[in-house]
Amino acid sequence: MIKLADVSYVRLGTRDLEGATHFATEYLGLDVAERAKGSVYFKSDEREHTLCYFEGDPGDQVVCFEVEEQFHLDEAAAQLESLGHPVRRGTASEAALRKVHDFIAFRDPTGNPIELTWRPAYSGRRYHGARDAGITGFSHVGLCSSDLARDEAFWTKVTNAQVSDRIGDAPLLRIDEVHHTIALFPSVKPGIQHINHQVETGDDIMRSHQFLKDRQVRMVFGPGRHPTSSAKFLYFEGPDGMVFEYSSGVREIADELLWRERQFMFEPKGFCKWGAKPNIAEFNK
Ligand SMILES: O=C/C=C/C(C(=O)O)=C(/O)C(=O)O
Ligand SMILES: [Fe+2]
Repeated sequence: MIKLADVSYVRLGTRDLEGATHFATEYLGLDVAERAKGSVYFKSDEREHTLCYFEGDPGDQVVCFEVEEQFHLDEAAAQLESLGHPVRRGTASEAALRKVHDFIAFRDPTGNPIELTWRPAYSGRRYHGARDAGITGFSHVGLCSSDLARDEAFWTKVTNAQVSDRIGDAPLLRIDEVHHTIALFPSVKPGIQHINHQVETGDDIMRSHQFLKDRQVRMVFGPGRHPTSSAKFLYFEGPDGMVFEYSSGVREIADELLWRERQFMFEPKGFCKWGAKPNIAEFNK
């Protein structure tokens, strides 16, 4: 079994690196960690980077998870290959570009590009945000799934992910005490469905709602409150149609033995207990 220790970073291709950088700093509230040739790295917490925009195809979207030991990469590669998922070992220069010691790359059954990394860089420089969005860190991703049952089986049988709750057949998966680090949503194509940053308080959600609305950022869901994780949330659209979420107050599952996954309806009340309606294709199937 592949033990995912944390979600590490996302890498997003874009044809407009300057525009994406402007969004990530001035609107989303991240810090520029580094500008390199053809890419910009962003910080949202104590890690060296948690988002990288690079010049390329906006369909090129990668999510990376950290493993604890280097031999976990070898074990994961062998297991994935045996299950029919071709695995590529990252080269030293690719690892340097990702600010990690070592990594492997493969695709999940939907075709989402996934990386597993060992020793991603942390930073001595404190994250403070280009604007005061109240961000406390990069926390989870929604992934597109062309077959929810198959992909739930992949993540829960091949990795340590466990179902915390389901909305319809869409599972919210935890890899530690945080309610979910991966969420799968129905889609006909692969890709990252949304990128979540935690913020400190519900006030941060409301402040950002006003701030982003004033700047004509497209709101796609919320402000609202998830019945699943009980987090207050706001979803809005960033460059290349990527959906970003702020949420605050995500549930922690401290005692696994006492937790039973719950079933929510795949309709607006399963997504928000305040009555907000999602304007997000994958939440409306
Ligand atoms: O509305 C669906 C999403 C639920 C949650 C949650 O419970 O916090 C998410 O953040 C998510 O699935 O990404
Ligand atoms: Fe989310």
